[in-house]
Amino acid sequence: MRIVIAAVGKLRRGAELTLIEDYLDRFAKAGRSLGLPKVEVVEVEDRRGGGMEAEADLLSRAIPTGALVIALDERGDQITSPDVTHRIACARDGARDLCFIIGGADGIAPSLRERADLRISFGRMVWPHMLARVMLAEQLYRAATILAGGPYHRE
Ligand SMILES: C[S@@+](CC[C@H](N)C(=O)[O-])C[C@H]1O[C@@H](n2cnc3c(N)ncnc32)[C@H](O)[C@@H]1O
Repeated sequence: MRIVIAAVGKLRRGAELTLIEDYLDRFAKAGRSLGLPKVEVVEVEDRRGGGMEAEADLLSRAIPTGALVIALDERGDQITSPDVTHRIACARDGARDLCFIIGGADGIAPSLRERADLRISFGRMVWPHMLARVMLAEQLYRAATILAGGPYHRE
């Protein structure tokens, strides 16, 4: 199984990258005994001004064949942390790759959004893509702690 975050934009050193690395590192440590792989981050950038469609093309190339594709989108479903955890566990148990997609300033092109198996929202407000990436990394770590039965997640 692979877990990929395919995201538009290259993060420079700074607070967001520090947080993402920290959460993904914690996920890797917690996930080791749970049969979860390290998360791979694939950053894409269209330097030719091709807009969302060009970005969608680059993002599509980062999606492993047959992966369950989850697009992050403010118009998507608002699901719970245990729900995300369940989907990650199902993918793991079915030996299926997982790919999370995060768009750029204009969002994810409708063609790719529709292709996703699931669209999830962190609320109806729009967040900068790098903060969406931080929140996703935290949710992955949270999911690992839920699967491990740890005290981090409380309802
Ligand atoms: C600046 S936002 C783009 C907003 C753009 N107006 C749109 O139509 O999607 C950049 C990316 O961050 C992620 N994002 C931002 N807000 C989000 C939210 N509330 N829930 C889930 N993902 C979000 C999405 O992947 C989005 O494509």
